[in-house]
Amino acid sequence: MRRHDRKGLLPGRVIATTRDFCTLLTGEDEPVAARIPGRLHHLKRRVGGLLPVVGDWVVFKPAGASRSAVVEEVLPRQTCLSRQAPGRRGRLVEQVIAANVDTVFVITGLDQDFNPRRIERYLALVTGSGARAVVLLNKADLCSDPEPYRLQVESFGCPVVILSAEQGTGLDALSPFMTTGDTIAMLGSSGVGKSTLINRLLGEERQQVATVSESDGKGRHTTTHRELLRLPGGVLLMDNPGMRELQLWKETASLEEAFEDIFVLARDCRFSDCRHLEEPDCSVKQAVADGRLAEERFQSFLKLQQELVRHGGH
Ligand SMILES: Nc1nc2c(ncn2[C@@H]2O[C@H](COP(=O)(O)OP(=O)(O)OP(=O)(O)O)[C@@H](O)[C@H]2O)c(=O)[nH]1
Ligand SMILES: [Zn+2]
Repeated sequence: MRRHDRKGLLPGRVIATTRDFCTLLTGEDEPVAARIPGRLHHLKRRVGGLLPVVGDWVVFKPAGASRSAVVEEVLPRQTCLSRQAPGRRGRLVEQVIAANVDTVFVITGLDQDFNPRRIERYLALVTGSGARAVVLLNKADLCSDPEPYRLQVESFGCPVVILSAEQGTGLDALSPFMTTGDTIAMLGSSGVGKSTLINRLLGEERQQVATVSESDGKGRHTTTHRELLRLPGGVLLMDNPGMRELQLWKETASLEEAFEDIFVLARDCRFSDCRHLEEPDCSVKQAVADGRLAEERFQSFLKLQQELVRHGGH
């Protein structure tokens, strides 16, 4: 931060954004509203520069007597969750929806919502972003024997926590994944219990978090929905509408991580570029035939592989 110190700049963390303003957490008690200058929009268009998204660290010039604070620069991202969104001429473009998330809770319900294929897709997305994934099996109160579900998800190679957000049971098992200073986010389809869990985690503070009123430095006040919430214990929780619409973005590495077992088997295929379709001596298909690899898992791998090809991955 030395270089920035000299110019009188300060660091801040983005907790909400609009097109022209972002709300920053700084060392101070009150969040700061900082303007996103046209220069950054220009750099984004011309050379793919960074525009602030929730979770970004930025340096900004503090407000002066007659002007608001201004974002100077977005700092490089440690992790980056993105989705595909329709861009100009119907092309899909990458849209970053959250930066610097350390851990993503992939939530699913132990009721009719349970869908291992969907969990795999979420896991592929999270590992591709650079964040760590933990699967939360919620609504344990509705399931007489959650253990088989746990085993199935653990076989995907990620930690699993069984809990009931509504009843408040099993939440202690989350603490190893919520270290002070961490930023966590939640992914999961509608109705799995994300809001219920967020309220649980917020505990007493939940009343205060809905909206905040902030000054933009010119005496105007804007009400922003804060998308990065401070939990008791110094953990930041991202509650971002975009998170709810995430789709898989091309990310070959993530496929490899999400289906490590298949990539290990594929080393014994006769062809190094085997797609495990019609090729002879395919050890992946052999494993399916022998029952060493679940047919369903193989199918979901193929489906994901196809999507990546369609979206321009390799
Ligand atoms: N039985 C049971 N119900 C739960 C549990 N957690 C949440 N629910 C219920 O599931 C429903 C959906 O919960 P929400 O927290 O609103 O789910 P959400 O994931 O935030 O849903 P969206 O806002 O649509 O994305 C509510 O009726 C909750 O009361 C749980 O642990 N057990
Ligand atoms: Zn093969």
